[in-house]
Amino acid sequence: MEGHPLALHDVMFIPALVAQASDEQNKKWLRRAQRREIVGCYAQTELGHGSNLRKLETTATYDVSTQEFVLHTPQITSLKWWPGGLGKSSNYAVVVANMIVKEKHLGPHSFLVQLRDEITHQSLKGITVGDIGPKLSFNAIDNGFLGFDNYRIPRTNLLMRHSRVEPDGTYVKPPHAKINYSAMVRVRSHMATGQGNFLAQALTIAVRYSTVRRQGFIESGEQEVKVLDYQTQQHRLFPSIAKAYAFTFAGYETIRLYEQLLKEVDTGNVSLMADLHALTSGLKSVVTHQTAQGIEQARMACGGHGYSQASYISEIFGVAVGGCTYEGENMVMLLQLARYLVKSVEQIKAGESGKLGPLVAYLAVKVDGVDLEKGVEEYMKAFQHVSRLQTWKASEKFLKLLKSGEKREVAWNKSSVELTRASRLHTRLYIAETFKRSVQEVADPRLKEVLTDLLHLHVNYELLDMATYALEDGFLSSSQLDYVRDQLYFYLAKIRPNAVSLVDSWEFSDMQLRSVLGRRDGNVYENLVAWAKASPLNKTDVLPSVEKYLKPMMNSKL
Ligand SMILES: CCCCC/C=C/C(=O)SCCNC(=O)CCNC(=O)[C@H](O)C(C)(C)COP(=O)(O)OP(=O)(O)OC[C@H]1O[C@@H](n2cnc3c(N)ncnc32)[C@H](O)[C@@H]1OP(=O)(O)O
Ligand SMILES: Cc1cc2nc3c(=O)[nH]c(=O)nc-3n(C[C@H](O)[C@H](O)[C@H](O)COP(=O)(O)OP(=O)(O)OC[C@H]3O[C@@H](n4cnc5c(N)ncnc54)[C@H](O)[C@@H]3O)c2cc1C
Repeated sequence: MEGHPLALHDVMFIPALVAQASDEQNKKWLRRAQRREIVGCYAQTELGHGSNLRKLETTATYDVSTQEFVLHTPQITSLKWWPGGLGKSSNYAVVVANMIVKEKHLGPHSFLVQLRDEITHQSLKGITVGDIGPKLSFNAIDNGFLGFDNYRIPRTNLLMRHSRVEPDGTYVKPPHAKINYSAMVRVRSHMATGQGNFLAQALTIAVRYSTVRRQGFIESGEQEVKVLDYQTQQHRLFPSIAKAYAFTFAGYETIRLYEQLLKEVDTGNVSLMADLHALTSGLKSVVTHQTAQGIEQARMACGGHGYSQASYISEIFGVAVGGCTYEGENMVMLLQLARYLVKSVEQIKAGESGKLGPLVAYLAVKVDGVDLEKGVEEYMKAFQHVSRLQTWKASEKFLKLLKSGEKREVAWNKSSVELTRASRLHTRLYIAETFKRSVQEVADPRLKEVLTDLLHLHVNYELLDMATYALEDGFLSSSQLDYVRDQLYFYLAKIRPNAVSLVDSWEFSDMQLRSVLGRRDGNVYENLVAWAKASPLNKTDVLPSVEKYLKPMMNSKL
């Protein structure tokens, strides 16, 4: 769980080669990387810049006389900073640098760069590399720093699947300006399943423990209850179980779309890029945020023992919450989706609704009301309504500011909180819709029934959470919200008998969970005592600090 020093080799280095290196280049590099003869990472973020890639300071200047690129980090803020596996493990990196050819700045491009000797593993001349120090979590990964002092690499180390620099310095442009960002889009496409998995681990621990832990009474005179029988406990945990499933289903879809994108890009069709970028930007933001919230609730649901490292939930939290920052800080990514939403509104206003992609077509269709008692489809219409309402509101605010003479960037900044709200609602609609579609496709009737209960719980929980938007324009009445609340409580109780099976179905082994509270056999108390006894502080009865500090203090006559 603390991460693996070679994680980025598989998660970003190899995928960056697959997506961005030419077939010819990959004949040289890919097999070696796959066999782990060379170990790589993805070095993009710098000390001074991570979000704003256009301002990266590392330069790769083409020297036509030697047909080499000269990599250079001109000042302290240009040092690469954060890349996982860079500090100590990797001997190669895909380095993102601003490419300069014939004095023209051509923006961020990716280069394969050797950092360390393949035999001695010592860093090469012109390279400064090391580890950035302990972090909140992920401490088994050597996130690193990297500097270049006019370090030369061959021209052919520019990844040339989509753009090229010819020996004479002629630049051949890629078919899409942002195609070099594909390694990030890939990771974002995979994040919903990865985060769903973190959430699932925390919930497995909390739900299992909640059936072992007995405390207090629901009805007086009976045996103390399992804490999972409290409605508040169910409310804390079950909606997150639904989310863990929902994120996984949404993630399967984005992974499929990324694979499709890769194939299409190879045939020169880049039309899916904008859609997938917008979708994955929103999804990674919403999913990581809700996962962090869900894990923290799972920890609190374990009471005092949740705070002990024996629960292991704090470690899961530390790793998962990194996702709110890496692969694009969440606010920054929500604003990327917002650009797409605003453009869609502008298209509708220009009478071009027919050109809208399938995920935003609903923005053009007004619905007057819904009959929630008819089922999940009506909930979807309600989600569409709140997302449409907020998207239009935020867009109109931005467009009005523009019309009043504000500069585009200033108008954008002044509308940005509203815009991020629109992005979240749009993404939550997408998650609910993929959840619904995925459950509809389940063939086994018994499985389908349980998942349908989870889906109902999810849509009621989500709609209640968005209630202010729906009440704002009178789309939902307060009696409709009462219905939603009743449904929510009904499904909490209905799911209770299946709760343990729902988490057990993820099939995490005790070794994976590493949690005393979440043990499959439920022997929590004996093992908590054994775990505490194994604490380093208990190796001796009397600590050396007694002689050194406590006794002088206790014997002092002051
Ligand atoms: C096991 C643990 C693993 C952890 C691994 C972690 C790895 C990392 O963290 S790697 C580093 C990740 N870094 C980031 O994610 C940086 C975030 N920043 C960006 O991605 C970009 O800077 C940006 C997208 C926020 C902005 O890029 P910029 O070039 O400045 O583009 P504009 O804002 O001007 O937008 C222009 C235009 O391009 C569209 N666009 C941007 N990115 C993409 C893309 N990937 N695909 C398709 N289109 C893209 C953007 O939407 C704009 O479109 P229009 O609105 O139509 O103009
Ligand atoms: C665990 C971990 C692993 C990582 N692994 C890698 C890796 O392998 N390779 C790699 O290259 N990088 C890696 N990174 C770096 C990571 O991708 C960046 O930290 C991330 O993209 C955020 O960029 P930043 O640090 O510049 O944040 P900043 O942009 O400085 O964010 C600071 C604040 O400014 C706000 N902000 C910034 N720009 C805007 C804007 N335009 N509009 C509104 N608000 C804005 C943000 O929302 C945030 O609140 C990793 C980071 C972490 C934490």
